[in-house]
Amino acid sequence: MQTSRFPFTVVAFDLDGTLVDTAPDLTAALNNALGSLGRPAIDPESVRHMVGHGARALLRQGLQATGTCDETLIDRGFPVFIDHYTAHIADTSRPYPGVAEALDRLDTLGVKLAICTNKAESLALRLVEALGWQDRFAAIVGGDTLPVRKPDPTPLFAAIAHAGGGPAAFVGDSITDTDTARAAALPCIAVTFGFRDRPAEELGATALIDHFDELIPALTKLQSPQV
Ligand SMILES: O=C(O)COP(=O)(O)O
Ligand SMILES: [Mg+2]
Repeated sequence: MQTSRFPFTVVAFDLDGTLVDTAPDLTAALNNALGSLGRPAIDPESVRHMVGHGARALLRQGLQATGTCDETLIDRGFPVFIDHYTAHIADTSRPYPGVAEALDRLDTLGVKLAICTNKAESLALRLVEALGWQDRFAAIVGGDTLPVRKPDPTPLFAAIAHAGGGPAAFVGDSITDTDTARAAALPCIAVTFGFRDRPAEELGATALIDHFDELIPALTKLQSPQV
């Protein structure tokens, strides 16, 4: 019976669009790279539909939205994107409302926290540090930490294992995250305010939340298979 006990020992989170609204800083870096290739800027709302598969995929979508796209163009734009984004990673990127309180509460419950993101590991670490979160997470797995990335379940399994293992749930914002959790046979809570390319109801999440205040009640209602 899981009446009063919290059902998870680890909760893993996606980063962009789930814990942190990174869209404006990602947009500035993307537009800087597009500008260097003679392309027009893209508005931040469009970029919100393009994030979730890593920086090269974001640049690919940006190029496709503004003209032709090939790997040579991506190769040229990629270092421009990374240099700008690295220098401005937390100019405006901030946690969503209620994130700090929810993470504090999970910590009080003895739950280990992990990040499983498709952002490059070095960028994820830099963002986490810029937000003063370096002590919050027991594990951070990026899109290049392992040979495979989300939606392959391996990075999620690794993040959970590095955080101590046990019953786990994943919290994300995009189809990449819900596909990852499904492949891992783990429950997935999707935030409705993040970055996605389809309605939240079509993500196939175990549960949806509109605010981080709803996270712990939603997790409490779930049951988890053993990892
Ligand atoms: O950088 C990306 O494209 C995605 O990052 P996320 O996995 O944290 O959403
Ligand atoms: Mg995301």
